[in-house]
Amino acid sequence: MTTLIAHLGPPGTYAEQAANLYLNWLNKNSGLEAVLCPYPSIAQSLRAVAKDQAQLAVVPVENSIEGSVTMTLDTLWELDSLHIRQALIIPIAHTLISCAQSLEDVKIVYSHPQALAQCQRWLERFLPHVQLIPSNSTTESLLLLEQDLKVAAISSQRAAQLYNLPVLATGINDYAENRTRFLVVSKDAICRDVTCGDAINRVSTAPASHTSLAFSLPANVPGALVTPLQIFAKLGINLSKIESRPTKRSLGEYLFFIDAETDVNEAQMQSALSELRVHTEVLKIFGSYSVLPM
Ligand SMILES: O=C(O)C(=O)C[C@]1(C(=O)O)C=C[C@@H](O)C=C1
Repeated sequence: MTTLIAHLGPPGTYAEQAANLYLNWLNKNSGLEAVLCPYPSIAQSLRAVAKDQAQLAVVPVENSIEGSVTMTLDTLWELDSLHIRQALIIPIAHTLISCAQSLEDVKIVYSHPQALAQCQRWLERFLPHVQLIPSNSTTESLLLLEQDLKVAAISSQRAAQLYNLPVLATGINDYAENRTRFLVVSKDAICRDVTCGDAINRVSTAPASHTSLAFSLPANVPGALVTPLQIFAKLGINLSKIESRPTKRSLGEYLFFIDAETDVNEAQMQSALSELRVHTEVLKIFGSYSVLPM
């Protein structure tokens, strides 16, 4: 059976680029043939895996300029059945794509909210009066450009080539060092034992360097967050990320997403999880994974 890899589309997105890198890695390391499947949103690409329409999804989770991709965090929490099996980091270099003759002719700029935010200072400086319109992905609006010369989109140089569209400006992200971390997600956890079942779960990887988890708290009282955090400190487990998201149940109530720099099977992490269960309301462990060297 061919492995289907869901990602944010239409073709040309950064998510497709990351999915393609993973596809090549998978093929080289396990011989598996995989095919990319674009979906209209990040949430839909994750749901495709939960509904068995695809075996894997590659989704953005964090950017070095703009921080967390909240749709990914919210959907991982909502869908109980998904496991993170790998992470990969790619450089992001935005370009302004348009059929306009010059920047002065551009009146509207479309892009994914993350890309708009990563270029906000450049936009303020060079296009202070344009209307900024968020879209589901950096490539969603590219087909509009030929019909409307006032419109531009922020996307990659690769997307401009793919759609055969002119580039008005390059390197427009506010910080040159712009990178996004993507997660590879599946329904089954990766198996590090060579004897285990399915080929897709048997891919050889380095030992896991990170574990991602999230929890809600039993009560909104002083010290409710300090206690779970102290568990990691006490056991000498370094945290590389903490992010809060609304529970969506009531104003001011939050979920906490944590990345710990250890494998879930390490004895210290197992102790941390047993203690965490006592001090959290709902605890979800999304998986242990390594970061693919790119
Ligand atoms: O719209 C795209 O091209 C995407 O792949 C999404 C996305 C994101 O959500 O962060 C991916 C990488 C960049 O940071 C900008 C946009």
